[in-house]
Amino acid sequence: MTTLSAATRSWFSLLRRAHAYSCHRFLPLRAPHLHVQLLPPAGNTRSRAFTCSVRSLKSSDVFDGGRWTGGATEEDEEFMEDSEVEELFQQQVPSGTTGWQHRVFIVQPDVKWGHRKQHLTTAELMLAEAVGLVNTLDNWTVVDKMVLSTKTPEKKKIFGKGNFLVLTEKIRQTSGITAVFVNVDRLSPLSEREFEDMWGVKVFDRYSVVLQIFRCNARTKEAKLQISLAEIPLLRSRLKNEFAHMDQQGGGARYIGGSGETLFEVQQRLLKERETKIRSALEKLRKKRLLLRSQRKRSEFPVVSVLGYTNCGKTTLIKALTSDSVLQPRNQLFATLDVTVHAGQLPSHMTVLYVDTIGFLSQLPHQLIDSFSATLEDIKHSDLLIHVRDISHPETENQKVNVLNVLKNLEIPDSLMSSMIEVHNKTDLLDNYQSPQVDTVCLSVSALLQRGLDALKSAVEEKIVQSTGKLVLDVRVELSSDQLSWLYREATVQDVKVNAEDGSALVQVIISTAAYGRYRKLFT
Ligand SMILES: Nc1nc2c(ncn2[C@@H]2O[C@H](COP(=O)(O)OP(=O)(O)OP(=O)(O)O)[C@@H](O)[C@H]2O)c(=O)[nH]1
Ligand SMILES: [Mg+2]
Repeated sequence: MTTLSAATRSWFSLLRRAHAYSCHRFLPLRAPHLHVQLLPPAGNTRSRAFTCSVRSLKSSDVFDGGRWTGGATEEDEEFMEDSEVEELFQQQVPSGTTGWQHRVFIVQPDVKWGHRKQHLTTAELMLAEAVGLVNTLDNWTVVDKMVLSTKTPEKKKIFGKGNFLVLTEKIRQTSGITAVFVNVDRLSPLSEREFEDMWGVKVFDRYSVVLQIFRCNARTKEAKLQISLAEIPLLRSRLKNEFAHMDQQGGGARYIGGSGETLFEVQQRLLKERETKIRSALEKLRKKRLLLRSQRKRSEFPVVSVLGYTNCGKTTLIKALTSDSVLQPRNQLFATLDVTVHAGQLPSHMTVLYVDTIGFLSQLPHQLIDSFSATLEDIKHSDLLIHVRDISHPETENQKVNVLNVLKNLEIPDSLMSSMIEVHNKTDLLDNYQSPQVDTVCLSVSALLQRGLDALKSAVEEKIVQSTGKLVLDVRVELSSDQLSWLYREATVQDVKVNAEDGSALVQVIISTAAYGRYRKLFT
């Protein structure tokens, strides 16, 4: 049994008062995380003794007909203390300066030809994104930037000898630099050390910059643990680097006081233990997610995952669709790191749960995506996907390809992929925006100006009805029987038209095929 929070208690007291005036319909509440339904008692629809069913959409808690269940699960009790998570989350990879301040020089490698050349983007656009990433971090500023051609961005020697000298000269001549950001997925430990030795400042790659951003935005235990896990490969590289350096000076391979382990081996073992601890905590969270998912399924609320490239407007769109004031869209890359669920209503009053997800980024190293796989796993189990695109962005096509590639790697079921709705957002920023052809599953909106939302809600409803196999039916019920209360319990009642003369009602209902089968068995 869970203790109710003060806020939830006050909602219940409000509800109790609402009973006095209750109607047998969904109450339109201003607490979007609570799903409230007043169920008429069996047999007598005029009675005021309604049963109250409240489901908290934010957590695993389910309050049903006076009983509050769920909430404190075994996983909660066994799960790590906050202080333990904080300890694991403490910065392990040094950021190079105190107070996290950096004056950054950005180098963008440019592959001009060959199979490694990127065709959907340009070095300038990639550089612009790198500037965006740096500016996302408080106290980090871009001092200067440079595009430099290369044939082998993934090799240890990224730049040819001549270009490397030009770059080194430029970095040395620019005053006040505290870090260099080389915009490649991952630098090899060797290159990182070579660059740092040569330039005398901290060197970052895309992986380490994105991790810094994640660090700043992490709020929940899960996000913090996932980031700590994603940091392990960086710690391993650093360890290798340090010991390669010590070896050169003849000190790395010494055994420690009869333990039979060298210092390097001890450090490696500690890192392994750290990784195992984080993985097992994340596994517990994964199980908890499974539990949450099965509870969501049992509550029969369809789940709609909203995904897309970072900063495309996912959070803004969900806020517009649900009016959930908890949501805080920000003009920042990776503002959302934690999956949150928000209830919204479709035109027929059907409640759906919108899942806000972490944004995608091109060339994000696999290890980083893997660390967030538990979070992304939710996407697979949705009833519908909405792919939001910032259609005003110069790289919108490239972003779409990236998102679709990540989805491919996540092995999303074909049926979910084929029913996915593509939403073109930020259309207000384009003067000559042409809506896509009607035969494609594309809809245009401006989440910020709340344009195009009705059409989107209707499309969501249509797809949900298809994907969940639900039926929208008009059913005639006898008010003196249990039929209406049964429908309230087992399905979504959208509308009730009472015929006072013959004591019947025409009920519009959204109902699963299985539930309708049970209804017919019971009542016809
Ligand atoms: N002009 C305009 N701006 C928008 C629109 N939708 C979102 N934005 C802005 O785009 C920025 C990012 O919005 P978010 O909703 O936080 O984007 P997100 O996709 O959730 O971003 P991450 O969580 O960081 O991946 C914010 O400054 C929003 O105000 C739109 O329709 N028009
Ligand atoms: Mg967001």
